[in-house]
Amino acid sequence: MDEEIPELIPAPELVAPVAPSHTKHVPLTIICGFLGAGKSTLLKRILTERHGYRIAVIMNEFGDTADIEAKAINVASPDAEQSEEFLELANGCLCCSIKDTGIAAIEKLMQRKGAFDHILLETTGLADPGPIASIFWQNEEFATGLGRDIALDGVVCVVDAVFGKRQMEEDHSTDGVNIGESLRQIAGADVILLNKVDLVTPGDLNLTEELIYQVNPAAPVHRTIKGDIDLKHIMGISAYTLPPTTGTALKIPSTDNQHVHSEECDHSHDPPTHYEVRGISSLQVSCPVLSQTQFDRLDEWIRLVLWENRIPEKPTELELKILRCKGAFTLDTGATFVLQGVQSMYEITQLEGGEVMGIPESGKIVLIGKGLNNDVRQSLESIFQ
Ligand SMILES: Nc1nc2c(ncn2[C@@H]2O[C@H](COP(=O)(O)OP(=O)(O)OP(=O)(O)O)[C@@H](O)[C@H]2O)c(=O)[nH]1
Repeated sequence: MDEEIPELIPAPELVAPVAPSHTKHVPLTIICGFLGAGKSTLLKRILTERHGYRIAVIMNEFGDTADIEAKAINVASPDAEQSEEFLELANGCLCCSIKDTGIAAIEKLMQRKGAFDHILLETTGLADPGPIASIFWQNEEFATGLGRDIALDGVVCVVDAVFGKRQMEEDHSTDGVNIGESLRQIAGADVILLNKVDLVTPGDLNLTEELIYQVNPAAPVHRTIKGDIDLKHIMGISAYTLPPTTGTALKIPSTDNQHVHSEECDHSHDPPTHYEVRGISSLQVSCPVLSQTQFDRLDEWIRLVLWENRIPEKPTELELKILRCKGAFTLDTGATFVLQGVQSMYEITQLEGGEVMGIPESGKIVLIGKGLNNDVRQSLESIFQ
């Protein structure tokens, strides 16, 4: 029998700490961003860099939101097979485009091409990441390709440093109801890459960063050129399981156009707690250690706000729409909980003992969306009094 001796292949040097390998989950990161902001550039970099991970990159064939929402999520279309294109790369990554959307198609990809350490999913420049994120978040328990679940790791938004500010300013609702896509993308992001920083002045960069921060104070902003970013900032971030990292306390863009505050600053700055940019706003509320009754009221409050678009004090529906919520809070029993929400879906999960390190004793709730006015703040704060 013709038996070939297998060649020894040197083990790749691991340079990028990605998601912990002990988990059975294959983390999935959604990459969204404005048209031409640099999503493909970022992905091409990942596909050609020597990072030692098998990453499946699914590029740009995911249609717009309406298309995705209309699909039966767990049923691949019969002609999906013919419409797949693969490109296996030297660094072990796989680039593919699949015309079908949703979990079934990605599972099939995993079954046919082997399991991956991570999946990156590029959306089109006009996509709202919220519904896509909820699809993957919602289906986590059901997606079991190769006995490994797909777990939503986070949403990364690439913002164009040249046109981003103008786009955000223009992209406000024309009818007073809808929220522009660029703002939705920023609101729904867990990490933001402010890309093409080589093309603008530091002053302009600060202004754009400030606007981003006003829309989403909970997402760290990394400035990049051609998507050059350490993968640990965008992969393995567990944005849907860990408490919010909130750039808030650490990084507050200034209004003087010259200076970006950071943890290195030797002066103090109180984090602002409410912003409004063109109909979209964020609200941050500190919460003390909660009693069980307050916890129950908070849960009820979140349900009312997310599902009925109103607060307990107002019987009728308000112009209230939550795109993203996050939070961490502690009960007087010592148990710590994390709140994660995308659009109308949310979950409150208890953190295990080992994970509670670094969480402040009194927690914080961050809501991002539309109609988050002072009434909403007071309503939420009244639970904690
Ligand atoms: N100078 C400069 N050019 C960049 C940078 N990043 C990307 N580009 C260029 O910007 C153009 C658009 O980049 P893409 O990566 O195709 O953008 P995209 O977000 O994938 O575009 P769509 O898929 O059309 O939404 C390309 O010509 C890139 O080479 C950067 O940091 N600096």
